[in-house]
Amino acid sequence: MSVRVVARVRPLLKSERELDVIVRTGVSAITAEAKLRETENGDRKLAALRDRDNIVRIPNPKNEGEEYTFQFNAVYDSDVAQQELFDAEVAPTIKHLFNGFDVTLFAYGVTGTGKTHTMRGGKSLADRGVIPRLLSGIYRRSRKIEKDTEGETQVKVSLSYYEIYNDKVYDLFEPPEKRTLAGLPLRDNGGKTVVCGLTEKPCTSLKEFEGLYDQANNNRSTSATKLNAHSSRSHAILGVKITMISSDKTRVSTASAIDLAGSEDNRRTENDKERMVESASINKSLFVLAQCVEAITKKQHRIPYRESKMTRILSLGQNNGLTVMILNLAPVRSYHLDTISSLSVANRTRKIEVREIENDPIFKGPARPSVRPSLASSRQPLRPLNASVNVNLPAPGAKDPAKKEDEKPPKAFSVLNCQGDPLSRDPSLSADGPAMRSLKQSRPTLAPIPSEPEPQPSHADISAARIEEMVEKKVEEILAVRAVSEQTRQNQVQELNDQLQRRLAQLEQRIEGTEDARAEGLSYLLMGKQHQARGENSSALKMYQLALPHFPNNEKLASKIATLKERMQGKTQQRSSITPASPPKGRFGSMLSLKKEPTLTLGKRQAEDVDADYMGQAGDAFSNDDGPPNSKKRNTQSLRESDPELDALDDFDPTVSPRTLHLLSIVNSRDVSQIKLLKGVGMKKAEAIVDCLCEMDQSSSSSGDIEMISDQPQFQLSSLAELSTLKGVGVRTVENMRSGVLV
Ligand SMILES: Nc1ncnc2c1ncn2[C@@H]1O[C@H](COP(=O)(O)OP(=O)(O)OP(=O)(O)O)[C@@H](O)[C@H]1O
Repeated sequence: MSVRVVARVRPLLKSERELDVIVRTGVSAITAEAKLRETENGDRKLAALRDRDNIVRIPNPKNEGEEYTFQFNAVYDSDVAQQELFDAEVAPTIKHLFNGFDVTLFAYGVTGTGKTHTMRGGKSLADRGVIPRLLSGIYRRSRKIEKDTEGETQVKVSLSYYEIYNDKVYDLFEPPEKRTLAGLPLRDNGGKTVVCGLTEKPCTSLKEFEGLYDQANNNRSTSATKLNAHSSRSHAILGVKITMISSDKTRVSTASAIDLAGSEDNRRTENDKERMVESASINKSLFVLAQCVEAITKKQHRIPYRESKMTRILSLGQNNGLTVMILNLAPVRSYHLDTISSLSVANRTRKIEVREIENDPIFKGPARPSVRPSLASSRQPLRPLNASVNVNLPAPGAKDPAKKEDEKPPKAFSVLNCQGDPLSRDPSLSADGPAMRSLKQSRPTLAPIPSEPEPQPSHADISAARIEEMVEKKVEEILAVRAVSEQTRQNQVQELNDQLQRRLAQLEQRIEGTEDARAEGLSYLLMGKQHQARGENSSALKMYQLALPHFPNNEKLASKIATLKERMQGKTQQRSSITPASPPKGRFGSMLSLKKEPTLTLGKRQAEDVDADYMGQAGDAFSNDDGPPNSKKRNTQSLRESDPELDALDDFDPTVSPRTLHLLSIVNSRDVSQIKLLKGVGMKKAEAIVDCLCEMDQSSSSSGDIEMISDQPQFQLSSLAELSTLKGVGVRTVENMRSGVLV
């Protein structure tokens, strides 16, 4: 049976005009024809039934001349009273309820179209909605049953009432202050979605119901919106559980009456932030409902029930019993697009099949086999247990003498008692249906059953205490094995950890040792280089020799040492054969000799080329003119890469840029006021530089190989390398000075 969908058009509100009415109701041509026929045949009863409208007409919003027509099971125009709607749509479901079927009634529609009015209604008798009338009908029928059975059957009614607000479930029988942020959880129970922790209130009379219902409705989330002064901000679900207890059985069925929140077009609502959040949640759940409806009607594999709590609870198409959807419509143009959208969803919902299965009665005393044919036919096909053979079955032809003729053989199949399987309702799958017949034909025959089943050990003589003792023993054994293996595992882990720690320490030592040795070697190299730059060849040689053990296979270092040795030997020979020994040079004498001996520059350049090959290793050391050689704070490697001109610091490249020339001219001016303005140079450093230069002037005045400026002998720095060797000046300082020079 498909979902019954009826439409109800609400009357115009005070603020609405007759002029704007666009929704019309009517009777379809086929129905009108049938009515005519029945009237002619004198079948008045049937003809009266045809009186009811069943179509809704609405103009195409893009072309007013065109009309859309939607047909439903019934359509109720604005003049239809609450009583009439109830009598026609809800009252007939009550008897099904008492026959064990679940009933779901839900009102669907845009905000302000009359859902709450239809479900709950007003206070006056005439205005009472579907829900109080349903309860009234239930109590009336309960009393009738109790009276007819002379008290043998008792009917108990209990209520649950909850709302889904912002996709969270709240018990409406609980005051709002008792709510938790997360709301109540949902659980799947035998194919039905149930709300955990929900209050179930026994309710014995209509009066009691009214008290409970009114009180609970005060807890419901409602607010005034632009489209409805009392807009429901939640979906409200009232569950009416009916338990019929007779001498031999108990039957439970539930009527669910759902007042859905209405979809909202927020361009029209002008909702504030809080209302918008609610609205988004309402619209989302209704959108999911529309998606579910579409997926079901298109027979899609996946129905997105679980994407919203409302759809999960409503379980449209999955719930058994009877389902009635009341589509509420506003008649006016301002709802035009929303109305068409609602009509489309409702139209699709009509096509949803609902299984009309009553709930299983609970029998008192020993369990009885199911006798209802409807249930038997709703079972899923049997599935073999692990594709194995039924060892309990006798071999074909062989009869167990101990068993009676009519006794059913025990099942060796797992039976999925899933009433939700649509296949099971397919008549073609009935025992003698065509599908079953073909299945029987195509099904592979079961493997032959052993005629003599393996003898099973008899346990009849084992006492409960003995079994307990055996179980305890077994558990202890297992635990002991586990404890031992756990201990072994822990030992292994510990051993592994120790090994790893040892290995790590060794590695660290090795790395540290290598680093230290490398740093030491590099510092010797650096010192050698500095000595060489100052012309202190013997010191430079000594340093290079000290560096050699740290770079034992470096040919360039070896050749550098050899070159220096040669040079020194040559000098000694020169000194001893040509010139008398000159007085030892001051600290900066070497600088002058650099300028004086172009041949040496070549030799030096060769030596510096050797250094260039260390750069990969010694980059750090060479960068640390102002700090400890192995300090890793600085990285002149990058400086060198970023500024090739600074390479001249090492290479003593005579080619200098205008910037360098300018810098050198400032320093060579010995003007403290100018030098202190250089970047990274303060007053103290400027004075130190000038002092150093003056010292050099004095110590080298005797050599006669210095420029005469203003009749004063002055040593002139000609490269950044020379500048970097001055006391208190390093590569970094030079680079700083140079970067601040604007040319
Ligand atoms: N059949 C009807 N007869 C008289 N008045 C009606 C009818 N249907 C709706 N109304 C009135 O229309 C207004 C909106 O109805 P109602 O609050 O029931 O809408 P709703 O669809 O529940 O809205 P929401 O989704 O915002 O809660 C109310 O003032 C209600 O009294």
